[in-house]
Amino acid sequence: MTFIRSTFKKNRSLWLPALNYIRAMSSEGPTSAFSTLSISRPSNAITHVELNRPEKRNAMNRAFWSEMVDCFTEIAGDSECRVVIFSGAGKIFTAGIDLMDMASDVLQPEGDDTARTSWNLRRIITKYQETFSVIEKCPKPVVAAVHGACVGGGVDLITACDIRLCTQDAWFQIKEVDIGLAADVGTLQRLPKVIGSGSLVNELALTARKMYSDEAKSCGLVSRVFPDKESMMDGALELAGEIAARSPVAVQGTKMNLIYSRDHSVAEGLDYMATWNMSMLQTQDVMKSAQAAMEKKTPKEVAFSKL
Ligand SMILES: CCC/C=C/C=C/C(=O)SCCNC(=O)CCNC(=O)[C@H](O)C(C)(C)COP(=O)(O)OP(=O)(O)OC[C@H]1O[C@@H](n2cnc3c(N)ncnc32)[C@H](O)[C@@H]1OP(=O)(O)O
Repeated sequence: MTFIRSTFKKNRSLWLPALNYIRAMSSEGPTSAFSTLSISRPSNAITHVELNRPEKRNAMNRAFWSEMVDCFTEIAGDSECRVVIFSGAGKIFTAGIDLMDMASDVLQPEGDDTARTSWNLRRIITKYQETFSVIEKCPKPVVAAVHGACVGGGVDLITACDIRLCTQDAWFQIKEVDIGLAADVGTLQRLPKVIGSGSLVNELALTARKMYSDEAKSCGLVSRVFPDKESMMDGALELAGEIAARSPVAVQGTKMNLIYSRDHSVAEGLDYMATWNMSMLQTQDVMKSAQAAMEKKTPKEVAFSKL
């Protein structure tokens, strides 16, 4: 068994396309073959992605940075999935980048001279950025459910999610300045768009001060705070169920257009929306939803085709 596992790990790039194909064919949805992520389908059309290195506080090691890309690429193409819940196993959500594992990759980049070393480092940084950008590029909404600590890379991760929930004991820390880094995989770009106060973003990023759940709620980083993890996961599942019950054409179009509008002018956003809907409005989902509304049915009573 150990031999099979190590052979699989070594030849991962050869096996992965076949594995993804098998997963895509499965009506059960993705099955976990990742070492840092656990994937399940707790309910119809809902995929649960769980950070799964609890003994290391879900620290983000090198496997994690690439597994996330494989995982969300798969989810994006999985027509059985309409919404994703993202949480952490064990005591906390995540301790951020794996400090034991980052040294060789980020701190000692290879290269024959400064130009080549810099170029390699740039390539590594953009690869790391993609780890969280895939969440945003995935058309299915992603609900982050945070308990305990959410440190460094954890904040990068959740700012790329569409909805954030947390427990009363949750805290958030843009820890990068404390380890000599300017956070470079999304927090500095996305957090100012998530919370209204530029002053607060600057304060948190420049001082690495911990922000606790009450402040996270009042500044808009999270939309709901739950007493404990169990009630949060129930709440996340219920919320995901509401999203999954609605037309996937409408839901995915809403996500993509919200993100586009965040990064463009109102005029550009409206133009993009018109182009989007000139095809998407032709969906059968509009007629089905309108008819259901006339008949006073809830979206849960309407059967929408897979997307
Ligand atoms: C191009 C790169 C872009 C990315 C940049 C990202 C940057 C960042 O993420 S900066 C933030 C880095 N993280 C930290 O500084 C957090 C360090 N950890 C902690 O402060 C504590 O562990 C924490 C408060 C999160 C939890 O404390 P707790 O008492 O519950 O656990 P510990 O006993 O400290 O740890 C348990 C085992 O987990 C290992 N571990 C924890 N954090 C990390 C980490 N970040 N990297 C690697 N390993 C970690 C810890 O060593 C313990 O392991 P063991 O001794 O084997 O039991």
